[in-house]
Amino acid sequence: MVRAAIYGASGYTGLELLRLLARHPGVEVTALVTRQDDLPRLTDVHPSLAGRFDLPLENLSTQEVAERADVAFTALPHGASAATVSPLLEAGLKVIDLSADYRLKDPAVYAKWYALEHVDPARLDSAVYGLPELYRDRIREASLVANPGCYPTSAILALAPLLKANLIDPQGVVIDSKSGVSGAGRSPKPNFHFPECNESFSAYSVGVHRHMPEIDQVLSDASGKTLEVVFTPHLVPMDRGILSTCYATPASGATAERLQAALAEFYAHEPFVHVGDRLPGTKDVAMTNNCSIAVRMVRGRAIVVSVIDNLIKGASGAAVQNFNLMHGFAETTALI
Ligand SMILES: NC(=O)C1=CN([C@@H]2O[C@H](COP(=O)(O)OP(=O)(O)OC[C@H]3O[C@@H](n4cnc5c(N)ncnc54)[C@H](OP(=O)(O)O)[C@@H]3O)[C@@H](O)[C@H]2O)C=CC1
Ligand SMILES: CC(=O)N[C@@H](CCC(=O)OP(=O)(O)O)C(=O)O
Repeated sequence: MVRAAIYGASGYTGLELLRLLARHPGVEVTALVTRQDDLPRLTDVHPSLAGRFDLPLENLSTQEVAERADVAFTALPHGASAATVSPLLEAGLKVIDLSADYRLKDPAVYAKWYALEHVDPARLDSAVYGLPELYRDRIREASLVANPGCYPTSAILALAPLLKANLIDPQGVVIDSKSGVSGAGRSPKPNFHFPECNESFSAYSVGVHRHMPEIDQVLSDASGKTLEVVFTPHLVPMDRGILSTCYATPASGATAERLQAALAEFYAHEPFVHVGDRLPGTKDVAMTNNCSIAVRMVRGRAIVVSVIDNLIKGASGAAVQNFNLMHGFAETTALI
């Protein structure tokens, strides 16, 4: 049994992690860590977990966690995560970090987009970006996995195979993404208040969203050329799900069928990524670790549509997939 601690268990991705780990035959959740001293029991915070976990939320020191756990999932806001991850690694735990703190390789890029000096820049090089479809072998060997952002997961899965196969131009890629409100986490914020976002649909953080450099970094790695995407996120009044519509210029002579075939071939042995003719919707993948992708060609532009559940393939499902790889379990354990 691998003993697991969860930081941020009171949040949305924490809840999804617990739901998944409850079904995992090789994991025992031994610590639920909170920074608060007077939180109620877990099932008071997440009533849907009634009967599945009977653990308290505890404000534990690193030392106390290290005595109880072999691996930690850190489902904390960026900034807070790096400060937590570093001592955990020093205490000998493996860590799967759901925040953005270890995704970007360059601390100056992190400082620019997150308006924060990184507290643990020395580890950025060795942290492995946790997208198994691209970095599976490195994840197996990693002690620190940086779980991808939700929007980047949807965009990168749609575009990386086409860039690897030189079927689209790396320059001029546009990614138009829409997310359900759970993407913003559980802490109340004015724009996500029900009367503000219900029955409304809006773009936000245009040109300044933190996921733009993350997508640039991973797609540049896939393409072998430095590229810069234009990424625009939108908030949709639904609980969960992300749909990304990605526009790119196809290579000369590349048809929609050729692009679809390249994606289908790249993901032929992937348990969670499905390529088909049908344009997918977010309900097709809701509550699953799946990503569905379809391609169209319109007036000389390739359009690749991809959908995920932001809380599962975009966060906690990917974290469990990475956990499985790091600990030698079948990759689909607890996920199918
Ligand atoms: N929601 C999503 O779809 C996705 C989220 N992520 C990332 O995963 C991480 C967790 O997200 P999510 O679960 O949505 O967030 P939530 O806001 O729902 O939960 C985060 C938890 O972290 C703890 N926390 C909050 N602020 C601080 C702080 N300043 N210092 C330490 N701990 C804090 C809180 O627990 P407590 O009060 O008990 O300490 C809180 O419940 C974030 O980095 C997020 O960006 C990534 C992909 C998708
Ligand atoms: C709808 C919504 O607000 N979504 C979040 C994305 C959540 C996520 O993946 O955040 P991290 O990269 O910080 O882990 C946002 O746009 O900030």
